[in-house]
Amino acid sequence: MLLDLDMNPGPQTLKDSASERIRQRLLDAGQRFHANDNIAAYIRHGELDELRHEVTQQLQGVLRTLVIDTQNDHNTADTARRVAKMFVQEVFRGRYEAAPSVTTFPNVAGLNELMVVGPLTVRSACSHHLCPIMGKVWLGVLPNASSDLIGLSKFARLAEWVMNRPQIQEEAVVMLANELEQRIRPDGLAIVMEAQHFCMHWRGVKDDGALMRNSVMRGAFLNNTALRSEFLSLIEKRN
Ligand SMILES: Nc1nc2c(ncn2[C@@H]2O[C@H](COP(=O)(O)OP(=O)(O)OP(=O)(O)O)[C@@H](O)[C@H]2O)c(=O)[nH]1
Repeated sequence: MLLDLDMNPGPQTLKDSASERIRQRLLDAGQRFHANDNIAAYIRHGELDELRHEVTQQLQGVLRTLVIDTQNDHNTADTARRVAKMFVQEVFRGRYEAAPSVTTFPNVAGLNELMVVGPLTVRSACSHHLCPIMGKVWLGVLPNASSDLIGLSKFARLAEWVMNRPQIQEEAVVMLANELEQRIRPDGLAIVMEAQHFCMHWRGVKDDGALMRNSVMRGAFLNNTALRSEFLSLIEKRN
């Protein structure tokens, strides 16, 4: 479906739109679709392109409402299309794409020692102002003999998939922990995230120095203080 960028969508157009079809499928399935939920399973072939066109059209309306002359301003003539592409295919793609495939390997050596991965560079956006969140993530995994092991790069791929959604940092680390726990089934899992929130730097209180640091501790990291301290001291040394 091609949409006319200069027209606001009428009710008929909206009703038939890809976004409405996808929304209806989610509602029919009783599935939550918050900003940080992945909805890939409800999107059919070709609908992502339709969605991008729709978002372009709506952004064109926002620019018009901001009284920007996109017809004569060469700098903003193509902005709606660029921002729509950035949202759907880049910075929020973790909502629309299926999870990266993660090969798991049996823990044949029965590894049961602490493994630390990081810092992984992560980029997200806050769901309140859609401003960037730029940060680092450290992961601690305590496997047991029946855990699965995953390739090192898959920690970064899973983190990117989870972070590429609008959200708050507290929920982002929990979601990442769930994804890792499901695949590895370790005795313990720890995540620390430290990030800058541009909604605090660029606007609002304009506090350039503030960072947010939060963590998730699961399993052995909750009840074994020596393990938790070992993890925290290992990542502290790398700061
Ligand atoms: N807890 C939490 N808050 C966040 C995160 N990202 C952004 N925020 C905050 O979300 C809040 C949104 O609050 P509101 O008071 O509704 O928005 P606002 O009036 O624009 O807030 P100001 O930023 O103070 O101007 C702000 O305080 C942001 O700093 C996050 O990851 N976690």
